[in-house]
Amino acid sequence: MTQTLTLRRPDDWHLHLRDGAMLQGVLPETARHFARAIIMPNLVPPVVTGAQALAYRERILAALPEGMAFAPLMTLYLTEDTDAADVAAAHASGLVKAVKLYPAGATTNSHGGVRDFAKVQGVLEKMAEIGLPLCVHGEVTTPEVDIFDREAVFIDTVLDPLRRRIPELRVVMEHITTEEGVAYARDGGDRLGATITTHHLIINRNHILVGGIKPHYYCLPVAKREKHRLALRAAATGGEGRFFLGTDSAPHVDALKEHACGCAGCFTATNTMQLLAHVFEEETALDRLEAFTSLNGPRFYGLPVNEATITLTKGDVAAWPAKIFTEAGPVTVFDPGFPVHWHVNA
Ligand SMILES: NC(=O)N[C@@H](CC(=O)O)C(=O)O
Ligand SMILES: [Zn+2]
Ligand SMILES: [Zn+2]
Repeated sequence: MTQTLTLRRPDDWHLHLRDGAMLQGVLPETARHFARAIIMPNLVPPVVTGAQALAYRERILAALPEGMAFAPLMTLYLTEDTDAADVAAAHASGLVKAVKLYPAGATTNSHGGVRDFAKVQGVLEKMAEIGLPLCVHGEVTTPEVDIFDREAVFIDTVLDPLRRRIPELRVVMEHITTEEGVAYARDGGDRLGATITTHHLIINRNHILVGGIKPHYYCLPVAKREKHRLALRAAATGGEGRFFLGTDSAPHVDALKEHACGCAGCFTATNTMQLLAHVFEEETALDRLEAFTSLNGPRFYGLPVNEATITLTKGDVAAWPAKIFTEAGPVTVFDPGFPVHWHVNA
């Protein structure tokens, strides 16, 4: 018997599209299935001002193939020099839907991020006043802190104090990877949301390291031990409104992934919906997939849900390209390592 599932069209609440040839190559992979996405601002140089976000939005729309509908939801990269008035104007015009906090040095292109939180207090207070969410890459960068502990330590030493200083601020914990992250998000009240990636529902740290190093499974925050993956699965599939999909699909060309100092990021834009259907079916939660991909995110961001739909069908083993060939170079599509039977009829 064929099983079909029709959902409101999903949105991706954390996406890297890059720029130039890479943008051109990867944008259709997202636009094929997703109506909207929160676009990460960690370009080189980063998207810091409203004017830069407007120009980037135009480049994204110009790269969109004819006949595809997709709305980029822009973000600004928070720096210690960010101008609160510029942020407020970019929000008031409807252009910008969130501001992104990268602790300096935490991840790809984050060196311009925040070191001294006192310097961004004014901007954060303005954001709280106007209801503009802060998306947070939640890892400390302290060299002494083990990479597997960096999220939990960030929550205790940075995020919680920040939220106590500015309780009105709306915050999204981006790409949570630990049971501590799940627990903190769960207890955080209505102003706190959390995104969960596709790949963190599928891999744990063994997948990266056992039997040879798998660079295409390396991302930040790095996948943790199995109990954390299980906590993320329970959160994503449990129907709680504060958890929603942010794929963190983060393309890097293969030459930079398969490298002595490989870049962090998994590219999941192509097969996220197929993989999520598989994961939700395993958790006997297919009836909650729509909440995770299409309802909870818009509710948190105060945006309407999509009217268009997407239909998934269960059948033969699904196939997708192993790589996307962009003009910037090939990009490997995330391989879950098991057969998937879900197909998307977009
Ligand atoms: N997630 C990643 O591993 N990489 C992201 C940055 C980020 O989201 O931290 C990237 O831009 O490549
Ligand atoms: Zn990040
Ligand atoms: Zn990211």
